[in-house]
Amino acid sequence: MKDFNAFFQGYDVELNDKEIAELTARLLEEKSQVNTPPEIYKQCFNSIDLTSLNTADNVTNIRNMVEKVNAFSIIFPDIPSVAAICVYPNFAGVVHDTLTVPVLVAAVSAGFPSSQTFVEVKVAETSLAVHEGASEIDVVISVGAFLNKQYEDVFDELVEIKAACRHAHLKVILETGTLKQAAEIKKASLLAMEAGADFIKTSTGKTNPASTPEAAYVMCTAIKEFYQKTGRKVGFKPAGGIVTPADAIVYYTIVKEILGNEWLNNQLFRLGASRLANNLLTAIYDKEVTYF
Ligand SMILES: O=C[C@H](O)COP(=O)(O)O
Repeated sequence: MKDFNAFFQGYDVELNDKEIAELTARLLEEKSQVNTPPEIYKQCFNSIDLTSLNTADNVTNIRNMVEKVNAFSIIFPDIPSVAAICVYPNFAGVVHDTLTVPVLVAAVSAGFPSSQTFVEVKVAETSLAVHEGASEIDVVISVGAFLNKQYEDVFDELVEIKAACRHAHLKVILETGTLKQAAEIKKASLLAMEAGADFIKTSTGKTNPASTPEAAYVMCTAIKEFYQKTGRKVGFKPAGGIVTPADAIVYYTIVKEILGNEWLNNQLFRLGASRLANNLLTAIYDKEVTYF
C-alpha cells in the first residue's frame, strides 16, 4: 500500500491560491513578448491536438477532418502540421484508416469526460481504442474519488489503464476547474505522473472553468519537480477553451519559462483545441484563413 501523504510531502504541495495567481500574473507580465513572431505561432500549430469531441460526430465529419489534415502540407507547405487528431474512441479506427500523413491518433477513453464508470469499462474501452489504432489515450482521473482523498484508488486505476495502453502514450486529464485549489492540482499532477502518465492535461473542455494559466503554472511546476526527482520528462497539455493565438501564447510562455526550451516541442507540449487551428493560420498569414 502506497503512503500518499508521505509521497506528497516529498514535494512542495503547500500552495496558496492567491500567491499562485500573483506568480502567474507576474510571469506573464514580465515574459510575454509584444509581437509574436510567426515562427512561434507555427510551433504552436505543430503542437495542436486537433480535437473533435461532439455528440453529433460521425464517420463523415471525422473523415472530412482527417482528409483536411492529409492535404494540409500540400496547401500550407511552410507550416508543420498538427501533432495529433483527438476523437472519441469509437472513431479511432476511422482516423487511423483515413490518415495518410505522419500525424498521431489520439482517443479519449475511460468514461470521458466524467470518468464515472466501472474500472473494467475504462480498461476495456482503452484496450479497444488502442486496438483500433490509437497511439495516444486521453483519460480523466476519478475526480470525485480524488477529492474524497481516495488516492490509492485513483492511482491503482490509472496504473491499470496505463497497462491497457500498451505501446500507446497515456495523457491524464485532471479537470483542474473542478479540483479548484492549487494544492489539489499539484497533488493530482504528482499522483498521475507517479502512476505512469506520459502527459498531464488540464481539462476535458466539457466543464467550466476549463484550462487556466494558474493551473498551467502549478502543473508545469509539478512536472519540473517530478523531473528533478525521478529524471522522467512528462509532457504538458493544456486543453479546453484555448481559442485565440493569444491563449496559445500564454501556455507557450508558461512552459518556456518554467520547463524551458527542451519542453517546447510536440513530444512534450500539446495544445488540446477544437477552435484554435484556423485562428493560428490567420495569425501566421495575417489574413483570414478558414481551412478546418
Ligand atoms: O481535449 C480537448 C478539449 O476537449 C478541447 O476543448 P475545446 O473544444 O474547448 O477546444
